[in-house]
Amino acid sequence: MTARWLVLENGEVFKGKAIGCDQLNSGEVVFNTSMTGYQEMMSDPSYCGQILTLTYPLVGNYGINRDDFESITPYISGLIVKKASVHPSHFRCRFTLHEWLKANNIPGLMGIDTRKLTRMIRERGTMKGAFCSSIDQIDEKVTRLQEQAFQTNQVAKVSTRTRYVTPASGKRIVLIDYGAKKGIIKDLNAHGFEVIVVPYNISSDEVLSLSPDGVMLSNGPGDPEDIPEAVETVRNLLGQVPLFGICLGHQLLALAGGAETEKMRFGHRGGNHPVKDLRTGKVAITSQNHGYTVNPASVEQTDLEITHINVNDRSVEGLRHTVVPAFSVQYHPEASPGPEDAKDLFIEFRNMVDKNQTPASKKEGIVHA
Ligand SMILES: NC(=O)CC[C@H](N)C(=O)O
Repeated sequence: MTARWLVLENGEVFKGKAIGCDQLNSGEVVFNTSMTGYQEMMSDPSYCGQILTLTYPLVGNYGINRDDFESITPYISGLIVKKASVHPSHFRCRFTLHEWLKANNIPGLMGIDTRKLTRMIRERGTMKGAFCSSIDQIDEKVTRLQEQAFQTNQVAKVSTRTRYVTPASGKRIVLIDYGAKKGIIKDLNAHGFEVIVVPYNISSDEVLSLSPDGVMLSNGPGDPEDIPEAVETVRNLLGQVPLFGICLGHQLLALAGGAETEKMRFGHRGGNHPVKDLRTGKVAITSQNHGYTVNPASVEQTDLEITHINVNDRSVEGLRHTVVPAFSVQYHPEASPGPEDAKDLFIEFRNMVDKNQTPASKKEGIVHA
């Protein structure tokens, strides 16, 4: 196997072995502590522009299957693992990790001390990093990393360009796709909703012309402040139709409601983040993947209310609008991968949609996707 290096902007270097394709990408190096679900993580569009480090030491042991992708195209800039399984074993397995990375033009690195890298990121915060194929390239790469900025405007890259429908016989949800995971669409369908998926830069008038009974604001990559046009759309939709935001969708609802967001030091990425519902005191173990958060002090002067907090660091994990039907969570009720403690939020959304009597919910409309 060929040698490959990971270089960080602070000059730290990790030597390992190359997996996946030969392209030497750079990106924001982040870590996820989930013990399983690597296929879903690698295909979650929210990681666009990031090099994903998995802290679980053995990755790829059940291979890659046809069913568990969160999007058709994967957007990670790279993958870092301690050990990549060469002989996966599972009845659904179609490819090895290496084969799939190569086929999708994703470079990977294996054989480094992922715990050391993770500790470094926890202390220093997420950093820019790049792969190198020779030790001679390192100094030049470090300089280049220091000069370059983190990637921006990833949503435009991952959002659908055309509208499409996933049918069901119940009420109609328009899902604004900022980089939506398939799991969210699947769960909406499972709750009986017909789902119309639309591009991120849709206007509120266009959304309302589809006669939605509710609007889902999806997850997605990057900084919510990169897409002011999306914030504007959400602001105009408030009070017109019930809203449910997940992750980036939650951050956009916060901005639309007048609160602020900020970058976290190293974010929350994993499958065991405890979240407390402040209304019931109940704690849910949740799946998370975010690097930005809502500033709690900024919520005070708005019509929003904090409904959930993270038990580990008390960061904002859920919001509700106190005047109009709208709520959001920073974590992933659809799991994919991860614990399913928070699945009831889809029922909460359905109840909200059923109770709501906005003009939009009374309109009938036929949609030609
Ligand atoms: N999963 C997401 O939607 C992530 C939201 C946002 N890009 C963040 O990193 O905070």
